[in-house]
Amino acid sequence: MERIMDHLAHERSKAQFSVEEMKIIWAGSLHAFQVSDRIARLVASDPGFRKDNRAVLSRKELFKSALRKAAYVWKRINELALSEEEASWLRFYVDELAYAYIHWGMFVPAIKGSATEEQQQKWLPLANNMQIIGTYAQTELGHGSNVRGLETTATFDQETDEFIIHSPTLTSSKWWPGGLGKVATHAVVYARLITDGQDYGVHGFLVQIRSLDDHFPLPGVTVGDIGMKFGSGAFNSIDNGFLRFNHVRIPRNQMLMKVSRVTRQGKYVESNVPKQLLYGAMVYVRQIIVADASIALSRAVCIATRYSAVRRQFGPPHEDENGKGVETQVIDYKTQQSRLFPLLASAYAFRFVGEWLKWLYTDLIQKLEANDFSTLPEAHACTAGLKSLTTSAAADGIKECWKLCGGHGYLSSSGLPELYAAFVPACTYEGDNIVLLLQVSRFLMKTISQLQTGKKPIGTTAYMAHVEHLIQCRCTVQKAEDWLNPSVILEAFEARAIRLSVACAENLTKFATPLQGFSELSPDLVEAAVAHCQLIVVSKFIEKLQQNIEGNGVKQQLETLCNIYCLNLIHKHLGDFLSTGSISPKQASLASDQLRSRYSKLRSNVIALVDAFNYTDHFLGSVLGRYDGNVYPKLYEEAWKDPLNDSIVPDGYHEYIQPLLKQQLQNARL
Ligand SMILES: CC/C=C\C/C=C\C/C=C\C/C=C\C/C=C\CCCC(=O)SCCNC(=O)CCNC(=O)[C@H](O)C(C)(C)COP(=O)(O)OP(=O)(O)OC[C@H]1O[C@@H](n2cnc3c(N)ncnc32)[C@H](O)[C@@H]1OP(=O)(O)O
Ligand SMILES: Cc1cc2nc3c(=O)[nH]c(=O)nc-3n(C[C@H](O)[C@H](O)[C@H](O)COP(=O)(O)OP(=O)(O)OC[C@H]3O[C@@H](n4cnc5c(N)ncnc54)[C@H](O)[C@@H]3O)c2cc1C
Repeated sequence: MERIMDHLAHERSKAQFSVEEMKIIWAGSLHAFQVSDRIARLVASDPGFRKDNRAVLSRKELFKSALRKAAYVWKRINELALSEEEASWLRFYVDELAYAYIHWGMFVPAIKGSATEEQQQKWLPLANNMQIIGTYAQTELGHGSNVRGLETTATFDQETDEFIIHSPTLTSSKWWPGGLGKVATHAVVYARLITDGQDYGVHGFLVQIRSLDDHFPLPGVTVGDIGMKFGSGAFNSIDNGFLRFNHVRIPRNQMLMKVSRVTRQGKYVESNVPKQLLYGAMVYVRQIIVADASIALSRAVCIATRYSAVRRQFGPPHEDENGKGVETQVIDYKTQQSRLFPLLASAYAFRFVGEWLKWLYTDLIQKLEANDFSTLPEAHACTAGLKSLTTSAAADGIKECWKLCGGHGYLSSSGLPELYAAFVPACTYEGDNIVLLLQVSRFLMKTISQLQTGKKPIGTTAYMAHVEHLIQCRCTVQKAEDWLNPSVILEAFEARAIRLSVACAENLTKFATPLQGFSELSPDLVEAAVAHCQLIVVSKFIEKLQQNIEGNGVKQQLETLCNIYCLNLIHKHLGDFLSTGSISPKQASLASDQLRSRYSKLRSNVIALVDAFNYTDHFLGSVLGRYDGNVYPKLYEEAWKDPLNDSIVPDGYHEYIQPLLKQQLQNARL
């Protein structure tokens, strides 16, 4: 048997901590690690889940392959009698975007969040058993961010006890819902509720759109796919669709009636729950997307880190561990480190803030069940803000990882182009990132205005209670080591965040109306929101380090990563920190010194730190990121697999190359 050479073994031997213990920290618990590890291996070893040919498939082949895999996933879930947790891991590791993401990720949560108990009892078993396949049809051709501006109507007909769902204009066509174009049989459709001639705004309705017998659209329904999207593979395996209704009738009890209902007599009745609960599915998915951002970024970082240790360029000649003369590993260039290591630190930071956000969401759900709605505004602000912050940083980070791999990063076989194409729309879907930051700033301005009324800020805004101190405090750093003190870091971030917010609040008073002020100051408000969200990530990382972290050397590595995450943010947003007086130019320079020294400290551990993500080669899908580092032979092997190399002389030679060459030859002879 051929011995598998581990080209990264020397790197692994340098690690100063227990990788196995770090894997548990990354997974969240020993249990989570064990389940995810088992399912990852199960997927990787099953040829039915092969995905290395995706880039060369046509749209139709890709779509069909995604359908096949989704059906196979369902079959395996049932055959193996997987629990809900195991089934989620299986879908995750299969790593193929298909209708199931929207069905499980949005359709089912929308029913759970907005339907009455009775409605749930009817629809959830159907959805859970895949007897119906659902999509989430909110966005329209003319309206995405502005949900209140949706045009689709749901008009109550008292005579027949039905709602009539209608698309009155082209711009009211539903546009984008995943799984809608070719697959979904049902949709949660967001439409303006009209009863007794009055428009009560946007509500959710459960609408069947295709026949369960022959899959044809039902009468009055026009539906199709919106077309190819950015990048090969990626989102093209999913059928984002359009949908138009021509007076389609549904029974009254298919309005999702948890938040409000319409009686048999056509009377609109509000319940005691806030109307924002209608947007509950968005809060749920935004929280999941934060976890997804740490995964997408960590995948890219894993690839770029392993490849940077394999790749060698220039440098003073030195010997490798076998005494052979070699060039410098690119990972030893300080520029490479200063681009890569903060991304590694961000992947860990987002993982931990994602864990915390999951807790916050679970806590919210428990409170909502007890009719306590007090934490809803904060949960909305945190999910919106952190979704925005982490997806923007992860999308930029994936792109940077691709550049960190030089030319080979641009090859499909690096896995990075598809990862980028699949992830970058997360900056837009589930709320455009700027629009979401404006929601956060609205929440911050409200919190600041309430300080004057004596209302005590709680949760992630608790720091605002110390506004008087934070507005005038001076950073105490005198030497580079002082930047390793978590309370110093925290105070600098709190001071920057509150000073930006307070400046916005003061400037807003200079405008004739709040609306005008919000519009004029929106770029500043976005910066204040970013500062607040970065503070949340920083504080959750620091809190994580205060927990009981076991494992040889694990805590020290996390401390170094936390320092890098925070100091790099200071470096990147120096303008904010200096202009608000949160730190001085001398302290900024000391922060940079400390950051450089942290890179050196991290260097020997980085391969082990990406190993701790515990990604299989199947999941990574990258020749550059292979666990064994055996990059070059495999790149060569992959190149041979390209369909262009199926024949020695390419198709088209006889039509287009040979005549051209002959013509030129003849011309030369004349
Ligand atoms: C097996 C797989 C399982 C799961 C996988 C799931 C996910 C996996 C991860 C990745 C996903 C991969 C694939 C899926 C891909 C794509 C899915 C994408 C789906 C979509 O995109 S669905 C469409 C999403 N659309 C949006 O997000 C629209 C954004 N716009 C809005 O949210 C709103 O319109 C608005 C908030 C921007 C403005 O609304 P408004 O004008 O009505 O509101 P106001 O600004 O006036 O605010 C009123 C009031 O309400 C508060 N508020 C607003 N939103 C919420 C909310 N969501 N929750 C709670 N409260 C909210 C706001 O703060 C105001 O409060 P105030 O007190 O009056 O100030
Ligand atoms: C891959 C993908 C999958 C999707 N899946 C679904 C789905 O399953 N179901 C569904 O219903 N929808 C889905 N969507 C739609 C998605 O939710 C919307 O695209 C998203 O909400 C943004 O809305 P928009 O496209 O209208 O952008 P717009 O709001 O038109 O944004 C355009 C620009 O205007 C700016 N802008 C907009 N409003 C403001 C403002 N108030 N202040 C300042 N700037 C502003 C934005 O920042 C952006 O730069 C999907 C989208 C994508 C890309």
